Amino acid sequence: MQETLIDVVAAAIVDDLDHPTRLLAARRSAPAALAGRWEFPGGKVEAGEEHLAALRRELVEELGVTVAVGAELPGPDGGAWPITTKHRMRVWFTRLQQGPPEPLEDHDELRWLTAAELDDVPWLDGDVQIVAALAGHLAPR
Ligand SMILES: Nc1nc2c([nH]c(=O)n2[C@H]2C[C@H](O)[C@@H](COP(=O)(O)OP(=O)(O)OP(=O)(O)O)O2)c(=O)[nH]1
Repeated sequence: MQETLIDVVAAAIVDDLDHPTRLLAARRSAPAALAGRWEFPGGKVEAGEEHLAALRRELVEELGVTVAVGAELPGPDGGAWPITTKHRMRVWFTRLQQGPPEPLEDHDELRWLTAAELDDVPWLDGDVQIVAALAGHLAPR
């Protein structure tokens, strides 16, 4: 039986939507199994919620920011990325509108990474494929 996957939305927050050179990565502080690993800020879509509304809600809750949303970084599953056996995630490029980003909830550190620095942090397993795809979109500095 095919189980329904839980929808997660996340932001690839970059310095400039037209000419991105840096990505904002966030280090998870919870749950214990994921703490210390790095990810794209975001979270689960709630029942009846639109994906981009969920993305904006999560970014306010987690980082205290509002964003301008750009193009989607489409994954192989109808646009979504298979990130765990239970979750699939859609990812949009965004840039900060009102900030500054702070690790308010679920994270304990934020870092801006250049293309050359993307592999410097231990990403969640499911994010490694996404980071690889994203690397091609970041211009060298
Ligand atoms: N937000 C986010 N979650 C990810 C990423 N990669 C990845 O495997 N995940 C997983 C971790 C979790 O199992 C799941 C998303 O859960 P979450 O804990 O971020 O969602 P949430 O904020 O809505 O959580 P909660 O309300 O249940 O506490 O997706 C990623 O880059 N960003």
